[in-house]
Amino acid sequence: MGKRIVIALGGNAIKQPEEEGKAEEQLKNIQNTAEEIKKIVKAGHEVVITHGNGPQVGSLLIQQEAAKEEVPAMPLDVCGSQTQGQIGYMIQQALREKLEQVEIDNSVISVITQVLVDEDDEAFKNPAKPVGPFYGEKHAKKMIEKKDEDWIEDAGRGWRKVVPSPIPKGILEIDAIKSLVKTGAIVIASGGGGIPVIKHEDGTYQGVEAVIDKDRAGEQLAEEIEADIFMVLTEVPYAALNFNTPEQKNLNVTKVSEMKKYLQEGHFADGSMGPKVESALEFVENGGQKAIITSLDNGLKALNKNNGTIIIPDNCEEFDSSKGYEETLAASNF
Ligand SMILES: Nc1ncnc2c1ncn2[C@@H]1O[C@H](COP(=O)(O)OP(=O)(O)O)[C@@H](O)[C@H]1O
Ligand SMILES: NC(=O)OP(=O)(O)O
Repeated sequence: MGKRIVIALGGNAIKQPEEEGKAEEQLKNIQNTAEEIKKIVKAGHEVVITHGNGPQVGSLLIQQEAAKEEVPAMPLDVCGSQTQGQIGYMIQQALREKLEQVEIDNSVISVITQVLVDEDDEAFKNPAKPVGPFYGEKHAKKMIEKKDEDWIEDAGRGWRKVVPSPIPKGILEIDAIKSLVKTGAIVIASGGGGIPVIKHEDGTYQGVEAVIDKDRAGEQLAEEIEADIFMVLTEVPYAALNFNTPEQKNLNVTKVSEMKKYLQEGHFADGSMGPKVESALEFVENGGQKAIITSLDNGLKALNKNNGTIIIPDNCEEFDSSKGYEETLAASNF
């Protein structure tokens, strides 16, 4: 039976780390991504898509800075909205093309999405969300000293500028998104975690300089539209224990309490796998059937039970640990 699935697309579904990020490169990656999403739609599932924007929004900031003497620089919230448009456009075009090839005629539509955040969120004092390209330490130190920017070393991959990343509190366009989903449309929403806005006491809204984590916003979206499954597609096929060490152990089907223990033990890095695992746990704890963390090419296999990290509720009746994962999964209706 088809499930309602929120798919959160990671950075490399759109831009590979070694690429410059030219429009044609990003479109090619999105076409490959659309091919995988097509398989999931063709299998009978109802799909809602969200996506990251870290590389794109960081590049836009660099363009604002470089051209500010000639045309006004746009603030980060406006840049966020631009990335929803550019990535949404590419997904719409690529997915429509792929679906037409197999005679599926669902509409594919992006919703410019604003997400409420708390003005007093501590994240505004501690910028932690990496955006834009990776640089060497020398460049990073120069930007810290000369421009008073915040930079960090990002998980052994190089240095990146960081911006505040407050917790999402609510999706302003949720009613429109729900209505579109009901029509059978494949909706792209909360792109880049949504455009962060605050609401003043007088009822006015204001965009703020931040980038929301798309896995956290995607989890909220999944809860709000009552998705069965929250699926995070990233670079790696599994969340792992002792990641990148000789003792690495990939996690397959894992109960919430087990995963929480691993999280507390510090197996999932802040700013990368950490928010994915936290969001996945939140989804399942708040009533979702299961959350999946895997790589793009494993999406359908993970739905068919034999791949990826699959987080299930503790009280999952279909799970019998005495039988082991493979046998339990083969016997279950998950
Ligand atoms: N325990 C872990 N298991 C698997 N990957 C991990 C783990 N801890 C950190 N990572 C890193 O997290 C990365 C995914 O996070 P990130 O690059 O932020 O994803 P995305 O851009 O796809 O949203 C993986 O490519 C991997 O390098
Ligand atoms: N907004 C966001 O989380 O983007 P990335 O996934 O590209 O970092």
